[in-house]
Amino acid sequence: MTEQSPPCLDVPPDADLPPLALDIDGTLTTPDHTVDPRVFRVLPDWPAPVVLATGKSFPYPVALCHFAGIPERVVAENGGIVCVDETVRVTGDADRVARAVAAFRERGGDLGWGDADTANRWRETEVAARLNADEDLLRAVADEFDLTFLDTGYAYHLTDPDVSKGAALEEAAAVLDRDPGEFVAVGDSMNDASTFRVAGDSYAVANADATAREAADTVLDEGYMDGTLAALAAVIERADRRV
Ligand SMILES: O=C(O)COP(=O)(O)O
Ligand SMILES: [Mg+2]
Repeated sequence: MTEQSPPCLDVPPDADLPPLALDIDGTLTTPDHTVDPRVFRVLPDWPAPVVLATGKSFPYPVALCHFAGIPERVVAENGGIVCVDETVRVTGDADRVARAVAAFRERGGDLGWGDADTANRWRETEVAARLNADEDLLRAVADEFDLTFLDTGYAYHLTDPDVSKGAALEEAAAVLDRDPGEFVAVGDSMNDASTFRVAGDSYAVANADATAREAADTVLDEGYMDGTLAALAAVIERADRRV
């Protein structure tokens, strides 16, 4: 059986390319939520730092870096955690989130992940609920406890309003001794809008929600990893034109 592999991207090894801030779900994945295998070819070749910025808990992006063979440079929990090389910073009012979750449960709410709850088990600063959880109740509790309600299209999150992927990217950039404006960001949902505002150039993939589309400098015609590769191809072409 010969199956055509989807077109990938050749990253010129000596090109002067910018650092990247890449969302994971909806951006490095396929429509059925799996990591697009082209991630494992393109990211290790990128000659500048790559920061994976996700709403998922800490171990997920670390594992992705590990298995892609790239340095551990991650923003997790929508900005609650930043881990770049040897520096780890945890922020956000986890107690307030815990009180909000207790109130949600007292009123009959269920986060929806089952007993093992691997979505929250290693989460330190915020909470995620499955999209079948009671959205109205979550929004009411978020209001009551002064938390931000996020709907990423993959989960609902209750997050400290002082926490964002964009603020976390600023910290990651400082550790990497880069200006945040040097970064090119790609993402797909409302939790990426703050990254888009901090990065110098930003792309929303075609499957992006309205908030991400509005915040991005460019909205791509291609979705998911096809969109990310189109953004990276544009970045490479721009660098080529400069030399
Ligand atoms: O955890 C989510 O809800 C979405 O994750 P993402 O930020 O990588 O898209
Ligand atoms: Mg996403």
